[in-house]
Amino acid sequence: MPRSHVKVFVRTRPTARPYEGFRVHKDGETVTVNLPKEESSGLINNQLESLTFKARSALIRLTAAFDGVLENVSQDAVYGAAGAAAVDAVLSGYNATVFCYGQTGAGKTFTMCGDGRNYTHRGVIPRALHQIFREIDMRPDKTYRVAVSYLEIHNEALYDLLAESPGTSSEALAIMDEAAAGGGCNVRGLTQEFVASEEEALAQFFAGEQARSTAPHALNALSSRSHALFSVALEMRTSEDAAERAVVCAGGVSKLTLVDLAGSERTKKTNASGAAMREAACINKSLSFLEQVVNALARRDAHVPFRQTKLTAALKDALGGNCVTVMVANLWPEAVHLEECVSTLRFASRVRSLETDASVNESADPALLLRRYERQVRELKQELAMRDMLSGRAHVSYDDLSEAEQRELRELVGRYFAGQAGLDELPTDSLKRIRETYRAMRAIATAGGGALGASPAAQLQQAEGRGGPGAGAEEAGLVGDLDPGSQRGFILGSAPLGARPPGSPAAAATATGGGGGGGWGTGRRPASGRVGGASGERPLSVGTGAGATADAAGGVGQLGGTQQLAGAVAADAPPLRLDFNALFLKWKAGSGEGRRLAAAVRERGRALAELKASVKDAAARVNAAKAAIDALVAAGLAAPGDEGAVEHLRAAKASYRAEFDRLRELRGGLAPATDALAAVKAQQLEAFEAWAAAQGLPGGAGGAAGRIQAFHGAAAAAGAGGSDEEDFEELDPAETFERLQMAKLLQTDPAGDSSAFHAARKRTVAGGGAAAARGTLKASPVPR
Ligand SMILES: Nc1ncnc2c1ncn2[C@@H]1O[C@H](COP(=O)(O)OP(=O)(O)OP(=O)(O)O)[C@@H](O)[C@H]1O
Repeated sequence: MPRSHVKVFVRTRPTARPYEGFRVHKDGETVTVNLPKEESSGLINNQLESLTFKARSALIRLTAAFDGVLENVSQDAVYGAAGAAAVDAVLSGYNATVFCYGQTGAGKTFTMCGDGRNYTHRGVIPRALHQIFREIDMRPDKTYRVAVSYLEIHNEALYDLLAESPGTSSEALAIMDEAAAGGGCNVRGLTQEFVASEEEALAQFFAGEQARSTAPHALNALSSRSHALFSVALEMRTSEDAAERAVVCAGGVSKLTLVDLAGSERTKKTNASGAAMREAACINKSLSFLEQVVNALARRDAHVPFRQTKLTAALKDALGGNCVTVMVANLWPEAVHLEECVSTLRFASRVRSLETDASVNESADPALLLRRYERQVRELKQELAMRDMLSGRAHVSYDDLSEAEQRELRELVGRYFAGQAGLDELPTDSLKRIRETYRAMRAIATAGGGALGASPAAQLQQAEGRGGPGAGAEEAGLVGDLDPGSQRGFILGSAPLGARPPGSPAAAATATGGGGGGGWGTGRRPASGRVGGASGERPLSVGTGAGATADAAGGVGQLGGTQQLAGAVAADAPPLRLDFNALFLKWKAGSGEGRRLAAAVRERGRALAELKASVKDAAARVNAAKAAIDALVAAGLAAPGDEGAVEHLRAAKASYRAEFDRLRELRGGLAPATDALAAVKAQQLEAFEAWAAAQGLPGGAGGAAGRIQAFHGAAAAAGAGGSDEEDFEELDPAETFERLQMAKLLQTDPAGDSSAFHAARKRTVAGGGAAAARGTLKASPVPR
């Protein structure tokens, strides 16, 4: 997600005495407040670009635009405008924060938490939990872990609302800014409850609500005396590569933070005194620090005082960090609250000018990264093997050399130095083997010739028997000696001063006239000719063409030769191509392992196809049950008071739930069935490769080439050979349809949606008295 403006919505509390000077424009995004001139004194802030004030005769007109003005709208509509997109962002791996701001009694808690006793009036938090778990259910191809936490900031102290004793401020709680480590703001020591369902998550939320600090005052019978931050941490992995990819950030996971701020209050209006007065002072102070932070951010100040108060430290990401942020400005549009309305609108305008920088949280887990890199290495090796096969090169292994292969290579180099093996016998087909050759040469050269009974120089001279013009240097700096300067390797010789890059006339002249070609130049800066075919400052390349022998121009060690390693193919070697598709089909149709594995693939494919068909049927039955409920509801409305109809409706709802549970259960089996099929397919490929290698086919079935050709080829050639895959691959559109159906159904489900809400309420409030979210009684709200 690109750098984005923070979205701001204004929500007005319904009132019997609306202020007549408050008007929402037709665009649904702009508000105008007309203020009597005398009342507006001190309100005008000329620095505020997004609020325009126009003086009329007796009025000041104030206009401001937002992302939406929600006047007289349902909780559902508020969530649709201000909550759903933030939750979507979190499900896609971003952090998001939704916070409510406004004066006391303006409806912040109603917006964020809702009325716990009334399902229709549930707020953003329960709706977000519903959306999260509904989406999780809809994405069987992904694995999720969800954890919730609930932090309260009361009188500048931190409280863990999900702790066993939530009324006790814990010294262990601390807001940590982990931005430097790639994370965000986290609260160390805060309880994180892992939840597996909407009901469990809601039970935690209700339990935390019970522990929140509230008190009555003149403007609100249930006024929140604290700021409350409910967080949902979400870790997502995709099943197809669940082992190696997780969308998580260094601090944990992508996070949704839902904030119900305490309201600013004029104590003369709330009649606060004693503890309530102190609370009000604390609340107002922290809100004024919040305003300072927002102002500093809006001005792009170098220093932003986030650490002045716990609230701003906790909201740092939401205000300017890695976060998708939504603010709901709650207004109480009555004449008596005009001043508060204007100051809320002013603050909201400032917030709207802020920018955050949201980016997907990806894993920084070293183990996961390692698996990803291993996969990339595997794929690159397959890519190389594919190129080799397509260019007709013989099979090249890009794996590390085994001990036996290293030993064999050392012996070969020894024989080469002893003059018993030619240069063309030294390997030139892969960098790994070339490097290993160098290493073996260095080992011999630095071993003092013990093995061969001669000094390194003598061995080298012997090896260079055919000697180039640079041969015979007795000075320091022989080829094969450790370079005393760099310690990085042995000396290959230096290019003559007049050397030119290949292609230049001088280089061509040198190349043809240098004599000797091939073999290792051993001297340093010979008077004339070239050293090992040196031709300027080009990097080392290796001659690998057919017939590239020690005697041919451009032998091993040639500097600046024209042949490139990757494309080193003899010009006259015909490209070797095998029809792996045909081979694969033949192998599957034959006897033995090929046949057995093909049958296994077919069987698991069929099982998956059957499962998908069952899911489709189950979805159809759920839809039918839903249609039956709709019909009964419509009939009930037409004939109210019909006891028989009520009974039918109850039965229809029960059947709907049963069908729905069955559908959910079936869908749960899809991921394992898909994995099982993928596993047997992988096994089949490995076996095919091994078989092809055993047949001595060039390229051992071509590594990736074999895989890719065989797999895609088999599907393409299905008409002839019978594909194992076509039966179930074709079901994808049906699956898509079924998913859409389920999404639609879950959105409109009248019977199922509220069950988690009511069950969680029962568990915590009705059933547990002071909340029993985890099966243990939590402490009652503690007066503070
Ligand atoms: N949109 C609304 N529709 C119906 N009732 C509302 C609405 N907004 C607020 N209320 C009611 O107004 C009262 C005060 O609301 P609420 O407690 O949410 O205010 P608040 O801003 O959170 O106040 P405080 O800062 O004191 O906690 C509650 O009884 C609430 O039910």
